[in-house]
Amino acid sequence: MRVFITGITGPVGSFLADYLLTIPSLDIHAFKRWRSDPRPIEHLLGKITIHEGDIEDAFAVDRAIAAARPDRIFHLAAQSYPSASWDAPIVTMRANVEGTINLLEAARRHVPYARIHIAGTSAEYGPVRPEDVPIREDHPLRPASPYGVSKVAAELSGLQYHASYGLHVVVTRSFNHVGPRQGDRCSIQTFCRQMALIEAGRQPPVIYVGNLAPKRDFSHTRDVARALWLLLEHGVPGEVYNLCSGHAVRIGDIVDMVVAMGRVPAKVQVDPARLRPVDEPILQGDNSKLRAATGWQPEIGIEQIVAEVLDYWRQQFGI
Ligand SMILES: Nc1nc2c(ncn2[C@@H]2O[C@H](COP(=O)(O)OP(=O)(O)O[C@H]3O[C@H](CO)[C@@H](O)[C@H](O)[C@@H]3O)[C@@H](O)[C@H]2O)c(=O)[nH]1
Repeated sequence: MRVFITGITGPVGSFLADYLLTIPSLDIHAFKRWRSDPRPIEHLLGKITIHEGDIEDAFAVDRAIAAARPDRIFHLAAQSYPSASWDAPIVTMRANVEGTINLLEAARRHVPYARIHIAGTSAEYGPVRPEDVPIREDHPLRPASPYGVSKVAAELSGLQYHASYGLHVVVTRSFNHVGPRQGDRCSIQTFCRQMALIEAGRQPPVIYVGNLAPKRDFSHTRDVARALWLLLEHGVPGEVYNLCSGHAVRIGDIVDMVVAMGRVPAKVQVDPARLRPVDEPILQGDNSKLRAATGWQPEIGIEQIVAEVLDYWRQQFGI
């Protein structure tokens, strides 16, 4: 069976490939943006087939799908930073909406039998009332960021290709997915990177943070990879599934965890540049639909997530 992953260098892509490599007789192909940093996939070279291109380039996507002829497609490529989407709304729309349609069109043309996963996000829900958590899939979508809007359009495009052409499309609304090998734009990443820099003596002993009040639902990327595979095997086409741990943690508590795990003392200071125009106070998902469909359970808790990410950044700085 041939599998195709877009967004292979992104937060989840390389972990999904790692997981799929443990399943016998899968032939793994991946679509890599020609200018993306290859370091997250260095360990995969020679084990998977890489197709270079850009998800916004319909010809490149078409060519890659025609060459790989996959039976399973995991669409993870995106402009995935809510914070960046206010500064780059059009780029966000192009990558996330046009990119998804490029992929769906290529699949429709070359592999209409393929099972396709489309990655949506909890940011599609936007701000919810405390009494609405844990959020279920039937909760109204009121995204508060250009990123959230773009992912609603991507998700609906996938569902429309299912309705119009009968493609086997399954959508996840992915809550926060965290692990090593990611950049430093997301909360846990930047806190851990700064702590590692402080330990290395390369930053004064202050961790700069944004809004500490929100609560988020974090899953480890290894748990996420397993869920994605199970969902494409067992999920119902045309359906949407929350992909989350079911628990929410206050961002301020994460910062405290990082400080407590640090090898040297550090203070915490709010940097106004890190505050967003709008911030969802709580995004905590109900994962019962996913669990019922797949039997999946998250195995890695928040303490281990933070510890692994901190160790990852220590390794980056040689400590
Ligand atoms: N990035 C960042 N966030 C901070 C900081 N300080 C506080 N926060 C708060 O931490 C929360 C989580 O921010 P991120 O970790 O950046 O995640 P996100 O905005 O929820 O986006 C991530 O999760 C989405 C699913 O909820 C994903 O869809 C998206 O791609 C991304 O991975 C937000 O409320 C943010 O304001 C900081 O210094 N940096």
